[in-house]
Amino acid sequence: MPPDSMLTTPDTTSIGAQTRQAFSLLRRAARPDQHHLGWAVLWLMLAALFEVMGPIMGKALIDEHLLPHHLDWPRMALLLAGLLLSGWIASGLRYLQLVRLSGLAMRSVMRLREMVYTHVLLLPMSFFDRAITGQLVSRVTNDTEAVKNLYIQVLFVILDSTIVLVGTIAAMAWLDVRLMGMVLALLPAVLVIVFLYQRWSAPAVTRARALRSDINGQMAESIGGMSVLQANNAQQRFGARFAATNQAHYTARQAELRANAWLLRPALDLFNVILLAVVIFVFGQRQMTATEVGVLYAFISYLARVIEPLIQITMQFSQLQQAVVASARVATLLDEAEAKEHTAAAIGQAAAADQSSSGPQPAVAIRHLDFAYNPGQPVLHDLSLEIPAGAFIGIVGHTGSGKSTLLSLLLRFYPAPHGSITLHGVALDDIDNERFRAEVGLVPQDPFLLAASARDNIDMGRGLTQAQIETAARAAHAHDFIMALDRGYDTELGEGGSRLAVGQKQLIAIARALAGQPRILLLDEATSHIDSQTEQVVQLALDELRGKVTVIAIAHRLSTIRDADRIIVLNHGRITETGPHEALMQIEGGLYQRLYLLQQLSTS
Ligand SMILES: Nc1ncnc2c1ncn2[C@@H]1O[C@H](COP(=O)(O)OP(=O)(O)OP(=O)(O)O)[C@@H](O)[C@H]1O
Repeated sequence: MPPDSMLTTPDTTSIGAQTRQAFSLLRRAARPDQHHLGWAVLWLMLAALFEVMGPIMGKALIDEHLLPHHLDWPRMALLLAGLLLSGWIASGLRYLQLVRLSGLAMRSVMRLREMVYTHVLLLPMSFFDRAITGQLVSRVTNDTEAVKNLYIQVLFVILDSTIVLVGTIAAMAWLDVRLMGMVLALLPAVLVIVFLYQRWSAPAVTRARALRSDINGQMAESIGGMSVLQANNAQQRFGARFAATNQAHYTARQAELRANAWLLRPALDLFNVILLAVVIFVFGQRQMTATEVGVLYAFISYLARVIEPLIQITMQFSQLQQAVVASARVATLLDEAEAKEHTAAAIGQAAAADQSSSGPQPAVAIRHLDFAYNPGQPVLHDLSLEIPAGAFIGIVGHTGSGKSTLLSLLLRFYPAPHGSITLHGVALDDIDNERFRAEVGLVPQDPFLLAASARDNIDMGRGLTQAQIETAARAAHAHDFIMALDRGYDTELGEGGSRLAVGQKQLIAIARALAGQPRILLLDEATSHIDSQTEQVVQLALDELRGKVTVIAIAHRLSTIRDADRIIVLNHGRITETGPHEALMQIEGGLYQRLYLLQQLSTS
């Protein structure tokens, strides 16, 4: 499966299935606003009625008053006012419905974005291994925006144009069925013209769209890598590359406009003239009576009202297609199975198990654990391990030996199909989400700070008190440097914590983990990117947790875990050595001894 196939609607999905998927999603998103749709149809029908009433009043004015010189002024004034006002009223009503449907579209997109975002938050980690961030963000922003177009442009324009078209054809039929039949027979030419236009302009439209996303991509890339870009003095080269893409985009847009100016409009105008000529010719063939003049006037007025909606409807089809594909992609993402739910019912079981368990339970017990990301490529083999509560455990091993994988399994990021993991005697799967997150804290290698204040970064939306936040910050030895910032805990840390040094970010991440008062603290190479002085601060913080919190620390820097109660050495997914530092150093030629001596050598 290609990496992005989770996110794109598979090609095998037929357009019919995609359309069904898209419209069922639209219905779901618009459900609370459904009544607006009904009202919009009613009001648009009324607007269409006003629209077709105008020429009928014009006809009455000509046929009943002007030609027979029957100058009934009050009635003539009424008809004239009706003729002028009907168009305005129709436009006014139509505008109000556009506002109504735009509101519906905005609210639906808002709901859809919320649905997609909250759904993405609940997806299992295995999904993100395959997902491409840019595409995922695009689902939440661009694709939902395309859905908005579906509502506003497609729904409104198609609805409005169809109602006007049907109303006008009905009025024409009422005036002269035969002539209406002739106009109707000629109308498919509009479809042919619009179809040809779309074929002609399609390459330019596609090119312009691709170049627009190139422009966005280049901007994002340059801003993201600004330090590398400036350090390499690449501003000019990047500027030139951007200018070229921008120029290509302009050219593509020009080509699109040329297709419109040279083909669509002239062809439609010509067709309009032909239609007009046909109508006048047919009338010319007849013995023109006074009443025919009014009908002729009404017919000529109606022609524009038939052609324009038809153009509008046809022009929406490519939009419709794009929007359907975008909506189907959103629907596919929403169909992704969420991570296994750990329900409240499980709390009962967990609590019961906790209480029924006799004697002190190990903080972590792993039995015969096997794991593979991809079938046939095992990463962990028959791992068994018991970690007593309050212990400080270090995990070391070569890169790719499975250390982070083991932490991911302890964090429930992936289900382990073989073997078992229990925390304080309760199977991992039986622990309710909230309790699990309170029980286990993580300090990742990359601290991941939000563009928010120091307080918010420690709190992470948990609603902790200032006292709790400060206690955690003190425990992580972060309090002093936070207080030294210009606004203390309220200091905004900038995007990704850009205002802090790497070591300080790591201390905030430790404070964040400790603020949840976890019974088990996992550290995934939390000291690899920090200086020795900050490492000592981290070590001090870990020492102070000894006996109170079970600490499991992966460390490339062996000095971090030198004082651990027990060090576990992983090699190709197997535990090959285990024991305290001194004991492992006694194993002649052992992996730990070699790793340690190698590091001593490189730091001396
Ligand atoms: N999400 C993933 N999907 C597929 N394979 C993965 C994934 N994450 C890790 N692996 C593979 O699993 C093996 C163990 O990786 P893991 O990250 O657990 O090793 P590690 O010991 O933590 O390495 P490092 O010290 O470099 O972080 C590696 O072969 C790696 O390529």
